[in-house]
Amino acid sequence: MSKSYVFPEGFVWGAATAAYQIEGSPLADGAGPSIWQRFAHTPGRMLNDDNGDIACDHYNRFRDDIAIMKSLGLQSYRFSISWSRVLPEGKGRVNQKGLDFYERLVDTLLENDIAPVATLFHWDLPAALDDRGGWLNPDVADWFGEYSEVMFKRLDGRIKRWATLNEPWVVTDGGYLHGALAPGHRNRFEAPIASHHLLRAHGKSVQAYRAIGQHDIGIVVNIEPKYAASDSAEDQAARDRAEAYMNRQYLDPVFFGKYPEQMRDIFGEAWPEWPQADMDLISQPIDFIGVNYYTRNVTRHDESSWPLKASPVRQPQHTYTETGWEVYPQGLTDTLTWVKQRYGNPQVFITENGAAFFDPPKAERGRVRDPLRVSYLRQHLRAVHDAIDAGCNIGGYFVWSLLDNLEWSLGYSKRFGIVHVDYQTQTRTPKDSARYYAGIVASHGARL
Ligand SMILES: OC[C@@H]1[C@@H](O)[C@H](O)[C@@H](O)c2nc(CNc3ccccc3)cn21
Repeated sequence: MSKSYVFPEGFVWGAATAAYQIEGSPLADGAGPSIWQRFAHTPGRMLNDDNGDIACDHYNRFRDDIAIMKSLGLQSYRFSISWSRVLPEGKGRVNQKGLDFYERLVDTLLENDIAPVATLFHWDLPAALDDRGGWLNPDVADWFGEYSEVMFKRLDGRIKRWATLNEPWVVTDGGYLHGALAPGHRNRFEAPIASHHLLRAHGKSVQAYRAIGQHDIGIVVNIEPKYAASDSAEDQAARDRAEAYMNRQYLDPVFFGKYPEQMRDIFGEAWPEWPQADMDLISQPIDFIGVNYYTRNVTRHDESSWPLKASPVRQPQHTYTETGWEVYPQGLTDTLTWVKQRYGNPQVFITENGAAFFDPPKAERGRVRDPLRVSYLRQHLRAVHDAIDAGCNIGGYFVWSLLDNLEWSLGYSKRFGIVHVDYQTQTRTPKDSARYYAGIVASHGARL
């Protein structure tokens, strides 16, 4: 007898995007530049010299995109707010036209019975704040608290679920340690400072919300479960370091008020000691966590790897995506049960899950066949259901992404959308995976 995959009553089905990846018009209506607008216009930083000047033109086409969400039966939509649209200098003067855009977006979602879920920071720090040190300046926590307060006062109530940060690990590892992402630094001493200030900023935002907000606030983290490549002590230790570095570096401070003990092994003299008051600010209670899951990592000790001394081992028996990520749905179940066991079964939303497989630049007779993505979604949604059967407190699922969009420094070369975007004409075409996902939503999982 095969199992039923009907999801619990109230489980929310959605899709996710991020401002710089879809909106375009980054400087319209008084908006200030972000570090991603600046990074994307820095020669050599972006594949094919792509940038977010147009992207999916969502800034102008959001009503059409909401109509597509409605046609798919989505109940919720996770998007991010461009900080520098609202505060062009990152602090101080509010740009009402920037706020007005997000108010129009939210009100149109609500008119279509789609619940908005807003991420306050999805990597696009105002350039004016980066000029003042950005995530390296301890004042950034107060700047983020000020921005958060502006948004809460204007939209809380219509937005009932807020996420402070999207993936602080990627911001730090990509933007300050390895330099592949904005602001493109490569500095072992900066990375832990940026991480800590990101978490303090999260804390200031939660503090502001508790004073004026009436609903839920949380944080979104990327989790990639780590599996030792062998039973050797050095591979096990490498796995432990990798898990501490990516998966615990942010959740342990938020839930326990302390960093993993491996952090000093990893960063050595570059790992500072922080005051308890900071850890108290970081670890105030939140209402949910967002987990972004894409793949797992089979980890071996690698003396040459910096600074982790750990490297992935490829798994040729499994499919890999266009971004080089192993398709491993069991890793999502393992991730969700790990969060349950380690952090006391908090409410979790899968705030991103999806894959880039090759899709053509143009639809063929109004159709885009993406069987690998259909299979990916089926396998991972079943994995979510298995975690719910194991007692995990999962509130909903947001597929990444609603639309093909700007994949950061990889430009438009990678397509994650369940809806195809023809970047020459801005024509949207729901892929086969969108129709599949719509059927899952309509049947609440029964058709899985
Ligand atoms: O790469 C796909 C998406 C990206 O478009 C989203 O903006 C971002 O939130 C996102 N996070 C991950 C997973 N984390 C990650 C791990 C290593 C490198 C880059 C991202 C994937 N994605």
